[in-house]
Order: sequence, then C-alpha cells, then structure tokens
Amino acid sequence: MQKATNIVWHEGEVTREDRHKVLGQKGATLWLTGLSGSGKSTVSVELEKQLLMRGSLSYRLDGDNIRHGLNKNLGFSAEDRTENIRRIGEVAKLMGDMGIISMTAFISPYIADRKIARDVHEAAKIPFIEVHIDCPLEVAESRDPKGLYKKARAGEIKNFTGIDDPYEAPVEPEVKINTAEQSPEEASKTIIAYLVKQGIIPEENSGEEKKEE
Ligand SMILES: Nc1ncnc2c1ncn2[C@@H]1O[C@H](COP(=O)(O)OS(=O)(=O)O)[C@@H](OP(=O)(O)O)[C@H]1O
Ligand SMILES: Nc1ncnc2c1ncn2[C@@H]1O[C@H](COP(=O)(O)OP(=O)(O)O)[C@@H](O)[C@H]1O
Repeated sequence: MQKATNIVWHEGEVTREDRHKVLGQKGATLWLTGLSGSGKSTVSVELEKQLLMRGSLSYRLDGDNIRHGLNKNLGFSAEDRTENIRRIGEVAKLMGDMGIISMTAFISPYIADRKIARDVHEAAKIPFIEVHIDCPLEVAESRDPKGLYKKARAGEIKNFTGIDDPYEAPVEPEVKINTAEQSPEEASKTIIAYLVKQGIIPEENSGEEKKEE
C-alpha cells in the first residue's frame, strides 16, 4: 500500500543500458524458493562462485542474512513473510536495474508473494527466473543443518514451514532442481545453462576474454 502522497518520480540521465555497458553484463534475478534445508543457501553459494569464475557479477540475498539487517523487524507470521518477500523483490529489482545478477535464497512460501516479486520485475523489464530448490520434506528434515526441524517437532518453534506452516510449491518454475538427486555443483551448472540459453550471460568465459583485451 502506498502511504506517501505528493511524491514524483525523478528521472536520471544515465540509462540502464549505460550502466550495463560499464559492467559488461545485464541484470537478472534468480529467485530460489524451497523448504528450509532444501539447499537454497548451499546452491546459491556455489552458483555465486561459478558465476564469478565466468566473469559475471552476482550477489546473494539470503533470508537468514537479510533478517539480521534490512528485515530484522520481521518475524514469521504470514504478514511478515509477505513483507519480507515484497522488500526483497524490490531490492532484487533494483540490483537488476544496476546490472547485477542477484540470487535470492528465501523460503518465500506463498505463490501470491512470489507473483508480486515477479510482477515488479516484469514491469521493470528485468528477467525473473524462479528456481524451485526442491527436495522431499523428509530429506530436508533429515539434513536439519540448524536443528530447527527438531525444535519445530518438539514445539519449541511455532509456524515452522513444512511442519505447521504452509509451503506452496511453484507450479511452473523456470528451473527446477531436486537436491536429493543433484549436487550443488550440478544444480549450479543447470542454472547457468538456463542463463546462457536465455542470453543473460555469454556461453564463453568472458572473464578470461576481458583480461586478454
Ligand atoms: N518459523 C520458521 N519457518 C521457517 N524458517 C524459520 C522459522 N523460524 C526461523 N526460521 C529460519 O529463518 C529462515 C527463513 O527465512 P526466510 O526469510 O527465508 O523466510 S520466508 O521467506 O519469509 O518464509 C530459515 O532459513 P533456511 O533454513 O535457510 O530456509 C530458518 O533458518
Ligand atoms: N544436493 C545438495 N544441494 C544442497 N545442499 C545439500 C545437498 N546435499 C546435501 N546438502 C546439505 O543440505 C543442507 C542444506 O542447507 P541450506 O543450504 O542451508 O538450505 P536452505 O538454505 O534451503 O535452508 C546443507 O547442510 C548442505 O550441505
């Protein structure tokens, strides 16, 4: 909801294309969604490394990290999760406008919230690629890297996604990864292949080419 009134957009003189020329790349958002423990953070860390090695500038926006700062005033009610995702949708859009490939690693459990993030990207003409980091709940729970499922089962954490709070899986994600079958390295390669196919990053290792110029 727009609270402020009497605000007028102020246009700049440097265009998105100018910025992209300086950076030598276009921006895009890889929206990773999945259960806690499905592998969003692990895959995004690997992906960031692989993209850097290819000469592409990317940046991870990770739920756990963002909740330490920008979104530290939000909890896990449906309303707070919606606001969490709305803000990150806007941040990712701004980063895309700068020319950065951002990788968001948020559970983002609600289809409607992810749709809002997609819509703001589409309105700004920035590619939005929904990546479902999928794995069976039993697998995520057996990994339990932070011991949170154990606490949720014991009733020490309420409204835990997958236990006593919903997760609405994407219906038609651009990319689907099953981390019970694919390693983080394989998952990253699959996502990079998609970026190449869409013409968002070049096929060749442009980082090396740039150094030789
Ligand atoms: N109730 C509840 N439900 C789910 N997750 C919980 C909860 N409480 C704390 N955590 C921890 O917070 C991380 C999820 O934060 P997100 O910002 O990604 O969540 S959301 O998108 O707003 O749903 C999540 O991180 P990941 O495990 O990396 O997904 C958990 O570590
Ligand atoms: N194929 C895989 N992809 C991603 N993570 C995996 C995979 N196999 C095992 N894991 C482990 O599962 C856990 C996933 O945790 P994390 O990346 O924090 O998930 P999320 O960010 O979705 O909560 C990590 O401990 C990771 O080492």
